[in-house]
Amino acid sequence: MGCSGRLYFLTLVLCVVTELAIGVRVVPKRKKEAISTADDQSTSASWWQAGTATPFRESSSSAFSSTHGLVQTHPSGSDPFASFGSIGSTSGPSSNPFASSGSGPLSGGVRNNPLPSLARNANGKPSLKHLDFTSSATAELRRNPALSAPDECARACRENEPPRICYYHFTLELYTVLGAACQVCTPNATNVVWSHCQCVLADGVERGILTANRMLPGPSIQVCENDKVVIDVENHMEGMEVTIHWHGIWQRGSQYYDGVPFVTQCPIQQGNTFRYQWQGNAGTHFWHAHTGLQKLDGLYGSIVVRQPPSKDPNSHLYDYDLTTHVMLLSDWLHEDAAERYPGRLAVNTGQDPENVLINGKGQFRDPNTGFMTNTPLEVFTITPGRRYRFRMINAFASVCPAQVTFEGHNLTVIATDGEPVHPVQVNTIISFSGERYDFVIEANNIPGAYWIQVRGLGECGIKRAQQLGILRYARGPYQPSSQPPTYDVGIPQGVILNPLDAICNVKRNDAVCVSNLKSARPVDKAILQERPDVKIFLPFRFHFYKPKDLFQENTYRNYLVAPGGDHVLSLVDEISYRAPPAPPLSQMHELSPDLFCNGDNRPANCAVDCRCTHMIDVPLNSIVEIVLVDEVQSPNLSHPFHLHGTPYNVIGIGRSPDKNIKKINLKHALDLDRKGLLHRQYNLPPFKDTLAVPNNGYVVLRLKADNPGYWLFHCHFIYHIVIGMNLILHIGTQGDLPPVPPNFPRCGDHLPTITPPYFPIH
Ligand SMILES: NCCC(=O)NCCc1ccc(O)c(O)c1
Repeated sequence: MGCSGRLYFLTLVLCVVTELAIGVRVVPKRKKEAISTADDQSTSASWWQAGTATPFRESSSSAFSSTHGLVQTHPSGSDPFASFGSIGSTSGPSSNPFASSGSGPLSGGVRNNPLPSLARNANGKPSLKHLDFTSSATAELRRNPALSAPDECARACRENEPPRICYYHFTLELYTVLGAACQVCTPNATNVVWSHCQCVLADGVERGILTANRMLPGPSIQVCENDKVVIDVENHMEGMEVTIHWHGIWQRGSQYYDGVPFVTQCPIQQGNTFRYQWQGNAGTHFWHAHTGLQKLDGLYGSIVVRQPPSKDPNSHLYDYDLTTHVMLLSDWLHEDAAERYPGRLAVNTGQDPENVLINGKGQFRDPNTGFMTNTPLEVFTITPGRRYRFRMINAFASVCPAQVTFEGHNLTVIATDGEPVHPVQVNTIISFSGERYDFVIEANNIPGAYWIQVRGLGECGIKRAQQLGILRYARGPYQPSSQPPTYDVGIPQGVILNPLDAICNVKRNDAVCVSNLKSARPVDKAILQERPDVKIFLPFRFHFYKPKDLFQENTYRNYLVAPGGDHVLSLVDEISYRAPPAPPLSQMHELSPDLFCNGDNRPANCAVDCRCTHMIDVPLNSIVEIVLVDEVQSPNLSHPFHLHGTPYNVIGIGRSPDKNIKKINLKHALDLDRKGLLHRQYNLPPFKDTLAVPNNGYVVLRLKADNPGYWLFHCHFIYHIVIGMNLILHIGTQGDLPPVPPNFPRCGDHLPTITPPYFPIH
């Protein structure tokens, strides 16, 4: 008897028994008790709002077992540890102490949010009595018995199990934090792949947002390696087009589903549904809108592609890899991201976020009143003695690095950007937009509750943006006994991964750089040879406009008003990327070659603010070295560069060894390279797909160009993308690419010949 879950009410008990017998722990979720009624909630609908909220000390003690009569997220006696998809590895104790907690909880289901649409009769045909659906979100699942639902795919992965086809339907909408849905229900903290509650709390401050399936973060995609992932993206955002990028997914063979507007596809029009299909490479990844600024307004979610433990070189280091122990960090504004673009001069200047969220949750302290909202914080529950894999995703969109620290617990880093590394123990992790870090936490402290602190660094230091979460031992107290850490007095740092001031080619006992990590999977020998086939130096900087040059009659140049009021344009190798009117991947033959440019091929009329479609061609299977050189030289900014389509190896990260050089530039980096002074190390350089270039420094990256395609390579800061800090790395030729699927949507300019008027008109 398998655990397909098609007839889950019948097979549920058998599934649990089967899974326990093979040593995979499944933790039944207890039935929720004491959920308050809609009436209770409507009377206190504003309890979490700033202004009416209680100050921090009170609110922090009431965040989980509300004193406001609203909701007891974890009512006493029930087990909040319960998660619907507990995924174990081979090692460690053979059964979870909570897995055998009586028969009562099973009535709630191992899958605590069963999709009603999945009910089928014994022939596998949809059962008629459930055919009264109205939701297109589940129609496909009913129609096609080959598809698995999100909660069926979020499972422990086994070597001999056949792959599934995992189906997701994202409905994208304009939506609201603290809308009337919050009078109906409170979001379920334990199910990350599907929510039956449409209330979005965020940090308790009302605003308009964009959502997928009225969730923040959007639905989590959790599958096993070799599964096929199908996502129907239904765009109902009025007046908006969209694409979704699957950050970290290589898209080998599905290049046209990478989700980059006007590179790999035409954006999805309002009212249209676009079906993405890909097979995921293992690791912690995420999805996000790649159009405009939509990501910052809420369009993101996690992707976890798991492997059988035998395939993960670090699986012996953890007992659990839970669906709930994904930790997605995001920055949060209290207004639309577009309010900050191109940017203002007097009120709400710059692009810095008001707040930070952990899995879409958090509280906000109003800087004017000192009052704090009272929304729930994220809680990760662990059992004494066990070791847990956490999967952290930095989904920030702004320029702020994020620093994560767990009170009383070390972090053993085992993977970054989905790729395993030799384990390294640290106390705090600094990460940049687009990066992922997986680490193991051992529940080896006194059972209790401990603070998790996520601080926004860099520009976020001005507003002191931070968020708290809680690491809680099962059956222990809900509240930490210590004072909540503040921005200025945080949890002690100890050993730091990625300190902002590191000189990574100089060893330090209290710091680890990404370039010090060692890949736990083999690196192609060709990557490690002295001379790559192609070597590309890419300096990047801002062009600063004088208003009189920018605002000339009949010109409409794009720009960003940076904090401080400078009007800037991004340049990579002296070019600002502008998207073509149609994607080269599917419509190259219709695009004028004049649109494209690169450092060796600048348009004749190009000025200091040159705009064109920056594209660099490299031969298929060549070994490519890229040296990024920070010519921005703003002490607060380190730009994280993300490459689509393929990971690169981090060969070196450094700053100039020449003390007389105050500011690095292309010329100096070339000079260092000629003298053999660019830092390069060839001992198992780690794989990454997103890496920050230290300010006033450089990075040396290498990749084997074996995935043909048009791959965007760009700074991951959202406001820098829209002012051109991008280019296309074009690998191979059109003939190397798989054919585009039939009826692939098309786009482009419509410029027919102008016809003379008819006269007379009738
Ligand atoms: N002498 C260098 C001063 C400088 O580089 N100023 C730009 C700062 C900046 C630009 C864009 C941003 O998005 C941002 O946050 C900050």
